[in-house]
Amino acid sequence: MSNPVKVNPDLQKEREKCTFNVIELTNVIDGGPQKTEERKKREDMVFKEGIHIDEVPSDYLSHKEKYELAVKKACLLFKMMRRLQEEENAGMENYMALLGGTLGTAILGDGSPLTLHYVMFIPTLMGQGTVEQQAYWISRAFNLNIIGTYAQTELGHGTFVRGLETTATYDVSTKEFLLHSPTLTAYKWWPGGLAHTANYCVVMAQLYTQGECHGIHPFIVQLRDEETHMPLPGIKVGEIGAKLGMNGTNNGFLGFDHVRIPREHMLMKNSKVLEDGTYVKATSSKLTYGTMMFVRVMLVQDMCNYMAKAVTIATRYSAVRRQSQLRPDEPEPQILDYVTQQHKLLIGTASVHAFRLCASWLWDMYNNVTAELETGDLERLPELHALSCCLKAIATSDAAACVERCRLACGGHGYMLASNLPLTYGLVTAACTYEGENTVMLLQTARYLVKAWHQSGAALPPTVAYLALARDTRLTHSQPWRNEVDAIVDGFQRIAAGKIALCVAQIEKREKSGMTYEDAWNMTSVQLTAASEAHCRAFILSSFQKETEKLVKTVSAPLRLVLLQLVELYAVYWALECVGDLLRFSSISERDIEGLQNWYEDLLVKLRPNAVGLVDSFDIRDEILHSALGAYDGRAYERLMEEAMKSPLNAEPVNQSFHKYLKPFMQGKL
Ligand SMILES: CCCCCCCCCCCCCCCCCC(=O)SCCNC(=O)CCNC(=O)[C@H](O)C(C)(C)COP(=O)(O)OP(=O)(O)OC[C@H]1O[C@@H](n2cnc3c(N)ncnc32)[C@H](O)[C@@H]1OP(=O)(O)O
Ligand SMILES: Cc1cc2nc3c(=O)[nH]c(=O)nc-3n(C[C@H](O)[C@H](O)[C@H](O)COP(=O)(O)OP(=O)(O)OC[C@H]3O[C@@H](n4cnc5c(N)ncnc54)[C@H](O)[C@@H]3O)c2cc1C
Repeated sequence: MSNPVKVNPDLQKEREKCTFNVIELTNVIDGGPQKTEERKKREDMVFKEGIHIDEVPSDYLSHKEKYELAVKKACLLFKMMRRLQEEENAGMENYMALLGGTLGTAILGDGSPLTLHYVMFIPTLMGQGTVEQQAYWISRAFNLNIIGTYAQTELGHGTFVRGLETTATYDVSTKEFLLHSPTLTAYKWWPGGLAHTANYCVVMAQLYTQGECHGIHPFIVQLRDEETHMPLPGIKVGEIGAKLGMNGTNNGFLGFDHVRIPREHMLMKNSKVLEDGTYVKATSSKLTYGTMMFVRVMLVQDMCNYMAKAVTIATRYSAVRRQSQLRPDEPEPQILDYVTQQHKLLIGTASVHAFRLCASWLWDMYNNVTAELETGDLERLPELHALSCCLKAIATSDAAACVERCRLACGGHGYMLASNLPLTYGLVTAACTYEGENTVMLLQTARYLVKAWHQSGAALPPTVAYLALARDTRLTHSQPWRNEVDAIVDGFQRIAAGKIALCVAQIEKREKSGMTYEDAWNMTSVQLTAASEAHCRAFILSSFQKETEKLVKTVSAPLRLVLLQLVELYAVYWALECVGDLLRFSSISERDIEGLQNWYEDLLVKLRPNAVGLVDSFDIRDEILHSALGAYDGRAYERLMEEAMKSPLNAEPVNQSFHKYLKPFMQGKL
């Protein structure tokens, strides 16, 4: 942890109050002291290079300048990553650390034009290419001899992948595919890095061979000349324009006018087109969607990083900021002493721990299922798809809500770009849409839950096994409620099961009244998304509890106490948020709810002294936080003034517009 010269005295006192060893918790979060050391070493190395230092704050740059700076930074960062790869043979973890929410965004600011190359282009080559294709393309891609992206979404279709219009038609006479965009809506639209950065890309297109369409398949297409970077003939490529956030990512559009590529440029690990045009089917058409699943899994972890950052900024600032009066004749309190402020912030801290453990669980499941897929075993693919969809949706929407709550918790100063909360929000809220729009993701999970509901108990996969018990309606209200975490987890499973049961009944009723299944599904879809969210919340609660119970066996007594308090806080917070559902589906009573509320308020009191220690343990250095409000030393006011002085408007006492417009206007001469 950095050791600044002078720390704000309020913040210093907070640190003295902390009841557990902050470094111990940092080690737990990193996965052990050695991992902490490795992370710090990596950070030292990155920051020593000074890539993060901007001559002019990037907020004051033009759109074009922002892109150019983003390219420069990405090249320097990935050059370092390449060096790491060579020197230490560092694997996936380094990529994740360098591209993920904390270290990556500290350097790359508002997104990077090379992210898609690493996050989707290379993983698609790995997941969809044959061994020969991997041997040819991956080393070129790893070395950045070529830069790629993943072009799936079109102007007309993002969600409905089967509706994409770009065609890849096999010409048996030349053994080539013809890539074509038949309409304006067939133009690829959104891919990161596509506009002016990538010279290759994976294009998802409708495959036609022997006069038949076989659906969406991946193709590698060269977009630009490797020397001049000029777009190749038949390729129309450019940038889609300014966005709410992620303005460094160089999102682009792309149209094809009968562009020819060799047959070997179709990625053929799963499906194939033989030389004579014969189509060979994959074991499952859904394997084509593998890269999306990979990124959804990664996003859950990534969201923890953003939440940790936001809650660190807002908590430290809340310790430094004094406002209003709590008790007469006493000085203005730290705003962290307001219970409403604790309510806004501590749930953010608890959420980081909850999602971190779920993300790690999901990552393990992803790796196991992927290994099974390699052997042709597809059994657990639907369960993984269902879980990754709902966790992607809930992690991104909770993270966006958390960052926004943290921004609001910082009052006016949270609205300043210098707080780094607006930019963080822009990055996080994008994730609610990309990689599967959240409502659509929840409906994918709902589809799986409805099917699971109809299955017999014995056959239910682990993450939906609770349905078997809860399906027995006689049990629904029979258990007396207890104000314990176990009971809350059970309550959430009952909510999920109850909501799924109602959806199934509604769909059946609507079908009986003459609706098609599809219309009945659509009419019930608001309830279906709610059932899906409840299932996801039950999963998060139950794995947070189980994984923490395992974890606390290995830590000191003071830390154990705090970690268990965080689990309780998380569970009670969500119980109170969903109190109506608990009343409807569990045996909770009005009196129990009063008990829950008291329990919650007690927890806020217990956790209050550790609020700063808990965010310190995320160990996010100042260069990464990049926030005038959240720095380790708590010099929020001084930093706000320092940042204000960087505004180009402050470079001169009188702006030229005064002489040009204001003065003539004021004198009635304009
Ligand atoms: C290398 C280091 C990395 C470091 C990482 C650092 C951290 C990360 C940083 C991230 C930065 C990211 C930058 C931005 C990236 C954005 C990229 C994009 O958006 S790209 C664009 C992203 N675009 C999107 O995400 C588009 C969203 N849309 C879709 O994914 C799909 O079209 C759909 C799922 C909505 C429907 O598909 P459709 O074909 O109409 O399907 P039906 O509904 O008819 O269901 C049919 C059956 O298929 C099943 N099934 C479906 N999917 C899967 C699956 N994946 N699997 C298995 N199964 C699946 C389904 O359950 C059903 O089963 P059953 O019931 O019949 O048994
Ligand atoms: C910052 C950013 C980066 C991106 N990067 C890439 C990239 O690198 N590569 C790439 O290929 N794509 C990329 N995308 C595109 C992204 O994947 C899509 O925007 C996303 O999948 C949503 O699709 P859509 O835009 O078509 O939304 P739509 O599907 O048009 O969604 C609009 C509304 O319709 C609703 N809706 C749609 N279908 C259904 C349904 N079946 N049931 C109920 N409601 C429905 C949605 O819930 C939503 O409310 C990016 C997007 C963003 C914002």
